[in-house]
Amino acid sequence: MEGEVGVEKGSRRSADRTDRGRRERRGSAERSSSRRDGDRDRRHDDVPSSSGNKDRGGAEKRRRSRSPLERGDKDRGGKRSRDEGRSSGGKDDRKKKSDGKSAGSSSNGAVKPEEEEELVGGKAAVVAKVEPLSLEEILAKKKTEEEQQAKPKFLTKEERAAEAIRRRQEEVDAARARMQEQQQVRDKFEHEASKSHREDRRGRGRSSSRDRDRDRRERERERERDRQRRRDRDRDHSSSGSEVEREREPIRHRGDGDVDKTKEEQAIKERYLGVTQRRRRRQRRLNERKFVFDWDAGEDTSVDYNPLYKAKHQAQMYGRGHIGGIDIKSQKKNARFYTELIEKRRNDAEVEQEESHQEKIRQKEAKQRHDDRHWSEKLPDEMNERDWRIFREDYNIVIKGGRVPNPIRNWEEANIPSEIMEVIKKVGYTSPTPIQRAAIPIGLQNRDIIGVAETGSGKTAAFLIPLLVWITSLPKPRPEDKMDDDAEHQGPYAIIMAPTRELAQQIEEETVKFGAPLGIRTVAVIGGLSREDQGFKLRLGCEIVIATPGRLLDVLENSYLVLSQCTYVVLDEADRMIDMGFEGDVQKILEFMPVTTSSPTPKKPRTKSS
Ligand SMILES: Nc1ncnc2c1ncn2[C@@H]1O[C@H](COP(=O)(O)OP(=O)(O)OP(=O)(O)O)[C@@H](O)[C@H]1O
Repeated sequence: MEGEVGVEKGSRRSADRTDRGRRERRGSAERSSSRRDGDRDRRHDDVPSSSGNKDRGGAEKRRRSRSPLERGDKDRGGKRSRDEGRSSGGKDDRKKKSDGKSAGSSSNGAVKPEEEEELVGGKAAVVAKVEPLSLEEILAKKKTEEEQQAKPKFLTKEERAAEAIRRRQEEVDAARARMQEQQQVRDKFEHEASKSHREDRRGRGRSSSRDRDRDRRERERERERDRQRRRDRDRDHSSSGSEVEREREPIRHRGDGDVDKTKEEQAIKERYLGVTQRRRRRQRRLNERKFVFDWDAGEDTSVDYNPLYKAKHQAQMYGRGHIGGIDIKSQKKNARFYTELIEKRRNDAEVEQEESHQEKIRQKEAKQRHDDRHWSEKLPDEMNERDWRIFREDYNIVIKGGRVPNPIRNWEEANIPSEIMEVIKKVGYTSPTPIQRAAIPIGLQNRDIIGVAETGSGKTAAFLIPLLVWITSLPKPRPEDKMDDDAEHQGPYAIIMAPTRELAQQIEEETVKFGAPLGIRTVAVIGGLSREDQGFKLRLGCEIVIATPGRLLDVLENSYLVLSQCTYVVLDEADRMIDMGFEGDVQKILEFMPVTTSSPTPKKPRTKSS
């Protein structure tokens, strides 16, 4: 402005030319500035521009109020300036920039600096005026600003993301700074604490090796704490500080990239392909939580090293008192004091009574021991029901029936006549078989019996020995009776029937073995042999007939044999005999037996089956 004023004082003509050129340039700059501001206003519609609306509003009014000459000059100058601006390019741009700055500053200020040129009476005068904004304008401007601030600001997605990242980064930085600050405080505190601790320890004097060890351990612990802190710090740093970066960072750049990648692939498969990996069941290890009850004596830490506690004091209880929870017998053993006191106070009568009581107890125990002997050590009279039960169980003997005599434990207990016993020993039967033990006593009582035992168990001797005992017990025929044909031909005392010829011959051998030494005659009546020969033998006389049912019936029906004195019948393998269809023959044979013979003597038919 001062320059321009100085020019006015010098040469007015040249100043006019110069001012016109300046005005033109300035006018074009103002117009271009107003165009720029107008464009900005149209874009944002927020900031009122001094060269925009104002130019169109108040400034336009002022311009209209000026002289037509001035307006024509300005318009012409403006046009020229626009044309020049288009042609000169960069130069005008710089000008526009400077003008734009002034326009911008004026738009923001409360007072608008404005330059106006006035031509008064052909003389050019440049007057710089600063016009303050009117009150309406200020209020309008303020209202516009408030409205603009009240309007919501819409941000694009990128802007929002950038804002979020910026906020997150700020949070992370703040947290990191906070942590570092805390860590520094903690380090400082621990350092001071350890330092003071060391100084204290040094002051107290660490002469002993124990203190040195403790210091060493303390230092190690401190080092370990430092390491742990460092690790925690690194972990926190990696977890919180790089969280934002990690979100953008691919997973493969991480430290444990392979593991994470595998997990990621697995998660993708499960999510999109429906592949579910079968989780390995955690097998619980055996004895994992099993408490081991075994212990070694060396593990016992309850040993009292103090001699005072080693010899524990025995509590002396008055009367018969005992300590609860401890075995009474062991307490009595240890309670010497009470025992000795009782011993002292007893008189002779009490001692004698005690002795007799002890004697009774001893006798009772001896009797118990005697009764508890094995059945083989006992006499027959000493055997009780329990012993007989054990005996039967030992030989697997099962007896059913009423008032069944006890089995024999040996041949001597059977009360067998001596001549028969001699034969038994001569044959070589040292001890009876189970079926013989059970059946012989019953047979000796002339009772009916059904014996069931396996093949080769000695069933033949079981029914033969009682039969021999019975026959030998019969009165022997007198010589005059022998001369009597009737007595000789009254038939055998017993018949033994077997289903097959072979079995009958086997029984005959066994019967002859026992009967021959006793003078008892045996005749076999079996099929396949001559009926006449058999009839001849029967006519000579016999005590025992061994026969198969068919041939025996035949012999009886043809009167080769009579059963006038036969009261003893043995059916060997009776079940097999019935299976073979001999039941009818057996019934008919039994009809040949006399009925009356059963009454004088208690002899009944005996049966045997296997
Ligand atoms: N007490 C005994 N001591 C030793 N040997 C015996 C005794 N009793 C029988 N025997 C022998 O056992 C063998 C079989 O006996 P036995 O023929 O009587 O059996 P079993 O049961 O009648 O047979 P099966 O069912 O074939 O008639 C015979 O050789 C016999 O001499």
